[in-house]
Amino acid sequence: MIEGSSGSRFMSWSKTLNSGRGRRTWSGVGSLGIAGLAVMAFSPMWLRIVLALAALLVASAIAISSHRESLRIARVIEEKLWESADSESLRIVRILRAPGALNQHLFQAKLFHDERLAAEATALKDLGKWALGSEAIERIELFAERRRTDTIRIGDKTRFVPKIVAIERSAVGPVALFTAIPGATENTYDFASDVLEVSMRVQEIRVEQRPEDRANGLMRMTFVVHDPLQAPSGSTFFEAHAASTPLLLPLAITEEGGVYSLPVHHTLIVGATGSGKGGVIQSLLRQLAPWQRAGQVRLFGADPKRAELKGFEMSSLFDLVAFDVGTIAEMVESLVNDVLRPRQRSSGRSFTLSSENPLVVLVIDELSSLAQDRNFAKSGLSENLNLILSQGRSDGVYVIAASQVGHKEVLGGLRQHFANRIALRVDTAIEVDMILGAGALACGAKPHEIPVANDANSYRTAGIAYVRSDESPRLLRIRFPYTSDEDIQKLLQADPR
Ligand SMILES: Nc1ncnc2c1ncn2[C@@H]1O[C@H](COP(=O)(O)OP(=O)(O)OP(=O)(O)O)[C@@H](O)[C@H]1O
Repeated sequence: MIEGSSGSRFMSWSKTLNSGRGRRTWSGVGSLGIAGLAVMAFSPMWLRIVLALAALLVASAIAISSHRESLRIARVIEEKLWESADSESLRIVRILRAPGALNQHLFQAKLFHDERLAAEATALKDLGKWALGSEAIERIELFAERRRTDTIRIGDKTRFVPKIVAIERSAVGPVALFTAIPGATENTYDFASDVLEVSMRVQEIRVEQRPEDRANGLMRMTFVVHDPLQAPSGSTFFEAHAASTPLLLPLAITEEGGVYSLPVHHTLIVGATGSGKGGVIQSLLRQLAPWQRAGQVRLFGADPKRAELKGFEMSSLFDLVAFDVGTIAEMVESLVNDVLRPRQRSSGRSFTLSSENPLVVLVIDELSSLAQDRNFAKSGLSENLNLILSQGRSDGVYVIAASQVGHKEVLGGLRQHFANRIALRVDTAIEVDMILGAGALACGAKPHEIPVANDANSYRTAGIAYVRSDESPRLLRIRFPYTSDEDIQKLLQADPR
């Protein structure tokens, strides 16, 4: 944290500057000026000219020396700042030196007479100024002032400036915690982050307000400088993180270096072709398999394209895997009549997991293709699926569905029931909020910007996803482990039918 270690030093330098030598110099200059004016009033013209030239020379000398003095002070501050900062903080100091981008922002603000943009630009400029040696004097004054208040006066206007409260490390790069402009949301900084991203040559800038920050009026700006999401191998990951309950499945790594566990609820996985949906389904099955063998989970599969679940026909991991829409419709209807309804009649209480009352999970690959089938509504599938989605949760009947698209037109009202939403690479920005929920794009979810994974880049970006759950609305960027063909074969052959 920079401020904690260097803040008091800034204050004491500020005091030095505002008192002592500085003030004495200026009061000396003032007295000299008055005396000079008095002499000039009673002198002949030639002497007045000589005196005026001499005064000009003295004033220039003073200006030059005070400029040198400010540069010297700037250097000292810079050195002190750098001494007290760790390497991550130094990065941010460098990053904040982006006057080009900030000026551009200011220029736009002026051009469009946009007050909000102007306030934002000032705020950002100040962020940069904080680390700019060449504006040391102003910076010290601002800094000193900011310690008392979050506003500064420029001319006759009061401006709100962000106070950098702390600079923290994160696995992806430095994070600046700063006081937010009153009423600001993550969107307020959209434009600025886009501009800054380019000019600072960082991979990404994320602005986020966590619930704990909101209470303190803080925002955090993360400067993503490296991506820690290297895909772990499936076998290593799942050996190290076996699920200790079927209700919470460790499935992926987070960019903070942790493990992401999916709370089992209705789950929607959306990703364009080749984004890694198959890997996510395999990972889920891997974690659920031991619980299925222990009788705590029953699995049903629907795979209209005969893709990810095809091999499981020959495995007893699933009670049933159906492929054509007619059979899928019958299977889902019987889930409603034989599982959901009886549970609703008998329980009345909330669902408790047991061998008599196992978790029932319907895995659907290619939900979009199912929903677009002309028999989707006619066969009763649409209605029964909606029933499970809207009522199954309290009775332990869940749907985990993968889809290539997340458009409303395709998934219709089904989308709203999914408590967990996972977005792998998608084709369009418009899908982001549709999949992850309102405001996800503004909060920095960029599944549409994940580069296509292919042979040429060794599938470096397959399995990267953003996830959001109703239980924990914080948006996470995660990466699923790599599931090899051998892993899939092992799973397929482990439970022959
Ligand atoms: N987490 C991962 N790490 C590395 N490679 C991965 C990962 N997940 C998937 N891949 C690789 O990316 C490729 C595409 O993955 P996958 O088939 O799961 O995508 P998909 O979204 O299901 O595609 P489609 O919709 O076309 O079936 C595969 O070669 C797979 O091995």
